[in-house]
Amino acid sequence: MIQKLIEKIKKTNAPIVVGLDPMMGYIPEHVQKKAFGEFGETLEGAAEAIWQFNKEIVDKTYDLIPAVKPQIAMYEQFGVPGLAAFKKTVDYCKEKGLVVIGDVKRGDIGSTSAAYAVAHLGKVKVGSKEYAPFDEDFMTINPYLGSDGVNPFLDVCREEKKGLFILVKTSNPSSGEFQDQLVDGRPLYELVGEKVAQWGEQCMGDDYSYVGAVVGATYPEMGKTLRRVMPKSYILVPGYGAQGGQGKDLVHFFNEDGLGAIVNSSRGIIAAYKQEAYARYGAENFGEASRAAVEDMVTDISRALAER
Ligand SMILES: O=C(O)c1cc(=O)[nH]c(=O)n1[C@@H]1O[C@H](COP(=O)(O)O)[C@@H](O)[C@H]1O
Repeated sequence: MIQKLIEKIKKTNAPIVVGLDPMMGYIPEHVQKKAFGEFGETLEGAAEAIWQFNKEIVDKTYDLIPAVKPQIAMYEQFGVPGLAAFKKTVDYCKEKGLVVIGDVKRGDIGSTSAAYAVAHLGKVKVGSKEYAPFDEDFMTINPYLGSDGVNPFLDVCREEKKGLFILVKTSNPSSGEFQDQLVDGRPLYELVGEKVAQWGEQCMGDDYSYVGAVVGATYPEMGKTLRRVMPKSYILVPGYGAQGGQGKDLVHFFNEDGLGAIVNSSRGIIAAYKQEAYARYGAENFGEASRAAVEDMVTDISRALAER
C-alpha cells in the first residue's frame, strides 16, 4: 500500500491528504435540510448529511489528490448510523482510487490491539467465512503501550500489505507535556521515533516502509530531527491550515527525493467555503471551494519545496 501511496503522490504531484472530518457545523444548511427531510432529525439524518457532504467533496477533489483521512470520531458521535457513514465513505473513496488512511488512533494490550487491527486493516473470521470489516489502507495508532501493543498491527500490515501511521509528536499545544519529557537526556518523541524506525524495518516496501509516523506541522524543528531519525518512514503531517501550519514550515519533513511526507488538512479544505478567501463560491458550491483550497495548498507546498 505504501507503493500505491507513493505512486499516487507522484502522479498527482500533490503530497497532501484531505481530512474528511465532517463536523455538523461545517455541513451546509441545504445538505442538512435535505437529509433531515428524508430521515428526520435523527442519527440516521445526521449520518446521511455526513455522507452527502463527503461525497460532494470527494467528487470535486479526487482527481487532484492521492489520499483521504476520515477521522472516525466525527462519525462515531452519531452512533451506529455514523459508523455506517464512515464505512460508506471508506468504500466510496477506494472506488475513486484514493488511498484511505483511517484516523482511528487505536492501541491497547496485545490481544485487544489484534482485534483493532483486524477491524480496520485485516479480516475477521465468522465460521468458515472471512470478512474485511472496515478495510482502510492505513490506520493511525497510539504506541503508548509499547511493542506488545504495536506488534499485532505490524503482523496484520505484513499479511495484508497495509500500513500504519504511529503517533510520534502530535500537533496540539499540550503535546509537549509528555512527548517532550527528557529520558536519559533525550526527548521522548525522539525515542518513539527511533522505535518507529525499528518497527518499520520489519515492514519495508521498495524504498519506504509501510510503517509511518505522525508528526505535527506545528513543530517544524522537531520534524527536522525526526526526519533524520526515521529516514525510511513516511511522515503524516497534520496541523496545516486550521492549526496554523504553512508550506514553509513543512519542507524539512520531506526527504531530498521530494518524498517521505504527506500533509493533511481537514477543516481548511472541507470547510473552505466558510473562509473569506473562498466565500465567493457560497455554501451551495462548497465542493468547488474545497477544490480551490486543495489547489492552493498544493501550490503553497510545491513552492516551498522548490525554494528550499
Ligand atoms: O493523527 C492525526 O491525524 C492527528 C495527529 C495530530 O498530531 N494532530 C492532528 O490534528 N491530527 C488529526 O488531523 C486532523 C486535523 O484537522 P484540521 O486541524 O482541521 O486540519 C484531525 O483529524 C486530527 O484528529
